[in-house]
Amino acid sequence: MLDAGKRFVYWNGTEPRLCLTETELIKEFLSKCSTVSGRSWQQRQGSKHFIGGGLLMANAQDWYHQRHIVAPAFAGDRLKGYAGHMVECTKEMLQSLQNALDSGRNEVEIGEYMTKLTADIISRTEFGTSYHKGKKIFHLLKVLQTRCAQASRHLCFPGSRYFPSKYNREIKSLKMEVERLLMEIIQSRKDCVEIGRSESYGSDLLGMLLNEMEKKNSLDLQLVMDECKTFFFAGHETTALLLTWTVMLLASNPSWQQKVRDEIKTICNDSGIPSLDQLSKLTLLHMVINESMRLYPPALVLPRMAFEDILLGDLYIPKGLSIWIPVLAIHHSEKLWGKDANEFNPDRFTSKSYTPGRFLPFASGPRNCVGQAFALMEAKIILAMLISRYSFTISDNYHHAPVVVLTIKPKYGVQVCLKPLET
Ligand code: HEM
Repeated sequence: MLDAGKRFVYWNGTEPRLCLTETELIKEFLSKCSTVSGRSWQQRQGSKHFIGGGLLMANAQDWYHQRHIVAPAFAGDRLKGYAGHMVECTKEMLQSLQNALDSGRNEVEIGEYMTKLTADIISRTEFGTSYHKGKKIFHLLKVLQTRCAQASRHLCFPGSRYFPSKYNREIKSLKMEVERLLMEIIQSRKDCVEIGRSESYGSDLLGMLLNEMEKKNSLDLQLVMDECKTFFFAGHETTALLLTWTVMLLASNPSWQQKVRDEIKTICNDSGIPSLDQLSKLTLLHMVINESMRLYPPALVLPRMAFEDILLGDLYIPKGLSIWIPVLAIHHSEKLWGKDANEFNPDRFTSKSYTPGRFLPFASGPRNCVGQAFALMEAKIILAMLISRYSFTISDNYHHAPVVVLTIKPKYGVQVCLKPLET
C-alpha cells in the first residue's frame, strides 16, 4: 500500500478515501483534529445497534463530553483496583488449561482460552457482583454484532435498514433483550441508593459511570447502556487477539520466551503473579508485547471523516472526505522499520523513543484508546502468569494464516503444546 505513494485517494464504492501515511502528518492530524473529524455516518450506522452512541462512535462535542466522563474510570487508583479481577480470572483460565492437560491433551488452541478470559475479565470489571448477568449480556451482544455485520452488507441499498427483513427483526429483538437486562442491573443499583442500602452505585465500571454521570448532572441511562456495550466491544476481542498473537510469537521464539520467563522470575520471585509495582519493571515483556502489536495490530486502520475543511501541513482536506490511516501497512513499512520490518525483533523497542506516528496500536492524541493502560496491565498479568507456569512450543498443527477482517485473526487458531514447569 505504501508503494502507491505517501498520500493518495482511492474509491470505496461511491466514497473517496484519503490514505495518509506520512508520520508527521499523522501525528499532527491525530493530535489536533479530534473534534473536527470523527466517525462517518456509515460507521455509526453499521454499529449503532450493538454500541449505539457510546464513546467509540461519538463525535465532536458529544465525544468530548463523554470522554471526560469515561476517562477517570481507566486511570489511577481505579485502574489499579481492576488488577484483582484480572488475577482471579487468569487463575481460572490456568486451571482449565491444567484440566485439559490432566485429561491427556497436551495441545490447546490458545485463542479460545484468551477470548473467554478477556470476556470474563471485562464482564467482572464492568459489572462486579452482577457478573453472571453481564456474561449473558455479552453473549447476546456477540450474536448481535454478527447479525449487524451480516445486515450491513445491504446498507448500500437505499432504505434497506427499514425493511422488516429476517436480520432486521432479529437485530431488533436482540437489542431489546440486551437493553432489558442492562436496565435490570442499573435499576437495582439505583434502588439500593434510593432506599439508602448503599451510598454509591458501586466501584465497578458501571458503578463509576453512574457515579460520574450523576456528579456531572447528566445521568442519561441510554448513554450508560451504550458505554457498557462499547467497553465490551472495544476491549474484549482486541486484547484477546493481542494475547493470542503474543503466545504464537513466543511459542515460535523459544529464546525470547525464556528471556521473558527469567525476567518474570527475577522480578516477581516464584509466585509468577506480578504486583502493581512489579508490572512496570517487566521491560522485556513490554518490548515483546509492543513487537506483537507492531506485527499484528488488533486495530488495523484508523478511519476518520473530516467535518470541516482541514489544513494539515501543505495538505488541504475538504469537509466530507474520509481519511484512513493504514496502521498495518505503517507497522510493516521497511522505510520506517528497516529491512527486518516483517520479522519478530523485540529489541527494536529497547529505546523508548520511537518516531511518533509510526507505532500506533492504540492510535495517539486526545482520541487515542481510553483503555490502553487497562489493556496493557491485563496483557502483562495474563502473560506473566502463563509464562511462569508453562513452557510452550508451536504445534505441527498450526497453519500460519492471518486473515484481515477489521482485525487480524489467525484463521485456524493458534495450536500450542504446553509443558508444566517445575515450581
Ligand atoms: C490490545 C488491546 C487494545 C487495542 C489494540 C486497542 C486499540 C484502540 C484504538 C486503535 C483505538 C482508536 C480507534 C480509532 O480512533 O479509530 C481505540 C479506541 C478505544 N478503545 Fe481501545 N484498544 C484495546 C483495548 C481496549 C480496552 C481494554 C478498552 C476498554 C475496556 C478499550 C476501549 C476503547 C474505547 C472506549 C475507545 C474509543 C476512545 C475514543 O474514541 O475516545 N480499548 N482502541
